[in-house]
Amino acid sequence: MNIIETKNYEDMSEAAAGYVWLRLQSGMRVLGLATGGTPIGFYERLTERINTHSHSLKDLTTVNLDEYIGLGAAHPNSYHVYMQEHFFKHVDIPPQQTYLPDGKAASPEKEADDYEKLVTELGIDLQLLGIGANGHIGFNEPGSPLDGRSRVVDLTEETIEANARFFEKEEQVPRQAVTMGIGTIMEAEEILLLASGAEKAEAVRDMIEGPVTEEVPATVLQRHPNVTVIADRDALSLTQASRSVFPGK
Ligand SMILES: O=P(O)(O)OC[C@H]1O[C@](O)(CO)[C@@H](O)[C@@H]1O
Repeated sequence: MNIIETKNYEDMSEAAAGYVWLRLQSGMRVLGLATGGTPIGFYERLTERINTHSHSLKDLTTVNLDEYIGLGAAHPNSYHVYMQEHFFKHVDIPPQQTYLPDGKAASPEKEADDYEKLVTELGIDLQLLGIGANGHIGFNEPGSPLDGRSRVVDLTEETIEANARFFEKEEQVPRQAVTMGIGTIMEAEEILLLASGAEKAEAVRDMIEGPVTEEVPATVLQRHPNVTVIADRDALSLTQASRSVFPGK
């Protein structure tokens, strides 16, 4: 694993934007995207670069990791709306080339199977990931099969509580999601994982240095040949492994 430490969240966002910007300039075809609090600064910085350079993304295809079951594409807490607000509305990717699972599909199981086929057919060049405090990636909670495919999953209480900050009330947080599986994620050519804050320090340490186990899904990334972790000092505070340091501003 290639580990890059940054001073803080702002530098993490800047370093990650620079990283993806290089890939976009060299004509990356399929970009896998993530949601959550962590990548918001990254999307902002990346958008700035794209627009400063008037760089067209009309040939780019994006696939998101997951979507809540029960939230339609127009629901303010859906990942569809998150992606519109933080990225898609600021760039020129044709909407028909931006994919997320449909949280309102009549059969979520069929939706997950169809999404799996889509992702496998497209093939992801670079997959962006965040990490849950319990080590989840996408919505693959502890106990998820390390070779699992896209499917319907139940969220843990911990994740429901963590994501309640985006909703008015915790009861409004959906209890299920469609997520790419860990096996699906592992087929991406390259993975870029972002982490910020002391609450992620144990998960980040386990991901980098712990034994590979379903109990901490992100540990499977040790088996991927091309993973870069960009994390701030707080998130790396319990990790011993050598890393390079992002100079920042
Ligand atoms: O970036 P956050 O908000 O801490 O979330 C971490 C992870 O949890 C999720 O939001 C799912 O709960 C992922 O999408 C994200 O990568």
